[in-house]
Amino acid sequence: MSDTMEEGYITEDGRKIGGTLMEMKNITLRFGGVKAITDISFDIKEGEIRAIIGPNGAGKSSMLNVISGFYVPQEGEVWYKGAKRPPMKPYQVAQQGIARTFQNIALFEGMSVLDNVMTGRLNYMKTNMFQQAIWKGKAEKEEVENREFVEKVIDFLEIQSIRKTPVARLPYGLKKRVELARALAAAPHLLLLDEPMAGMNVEEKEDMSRFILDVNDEFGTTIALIEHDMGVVMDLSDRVVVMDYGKKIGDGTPDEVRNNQDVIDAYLGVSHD
Ligand SMILES: Nc1ncnc2c1ncn2[C@@H]1O[C@H](COP(=O)(O)OP(=O)(O)OP(=O)(O)O)[C@@H](O)[C@H]1O
Repeated sequence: MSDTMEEGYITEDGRKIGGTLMEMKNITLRFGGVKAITDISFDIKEGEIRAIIGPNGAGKSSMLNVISGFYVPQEGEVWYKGAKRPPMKPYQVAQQGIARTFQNIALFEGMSVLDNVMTGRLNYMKTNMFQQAIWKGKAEKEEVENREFVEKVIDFLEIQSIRKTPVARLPYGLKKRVELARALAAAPHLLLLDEPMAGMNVEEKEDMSRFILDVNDEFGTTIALIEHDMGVVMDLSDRVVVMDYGKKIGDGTPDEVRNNQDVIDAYLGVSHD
């Protein structure tokens, strides 16, 4: 498989993947003297599950933060839905249909699961407080629509039984699932997952993998995720970008990447010339 293909492709499990949704072109990101990303290019196609993997400090989080608009690279271009994206704030990126979860859970711990998931709908709440006061009907209709969508997400991720529970009381694996629910509540076109399995036990990882696959299948959501655990990612992803020391050292199907000598060396800790 070529990573320069413009059109989509059929996955090994027979799913149809569309054209290019996002393209990173020659991205370089520096923090003072540290080059976190060096001249990396790759694309994300409509409907695929795309992983970015690499050892510690490879630059995965930095790349996710470039995609989500948190960092603006010094060099390179970000293309989204066929247009070059100007530098924009993360909330503007979110308004373009990109939602994310965080490596360290970022939920409102004192609030219920339902209220946390509702915050994912903020971009859809068009009426402000003044409008709500004078235009009650419209605000109510909006509230009902948002609520219906959130309930659908809650059912889908099987968290009905904890919808009233304060997040602080939940075990780690469930918190991660609530974070996924909140991101999904935004009905994103592109969903970014920052180490969705980090800190999970085997059973929780299996659950999370299943939910990620189901989200992709049921909602048609394109998913980009970063992980440093190779195993889980290989089962889940259609294509994988491998980073090491800020550079791209591999890009292809899980099989292609698994057999790439540079990738094997990076994971075995072979020293660099
Ligand atoms: N805000 C920052 N300021 C300075 N240096 C940074 C910053 N963020 C990341 N770096 C550096 O950039 C490099 C890449 O870090 P990054 O967190 O993107 O890697 P990673 O692959 O996500 O690592 P991990 O798997 O450990 O989370 C590292 O050398 C890191 O120290």
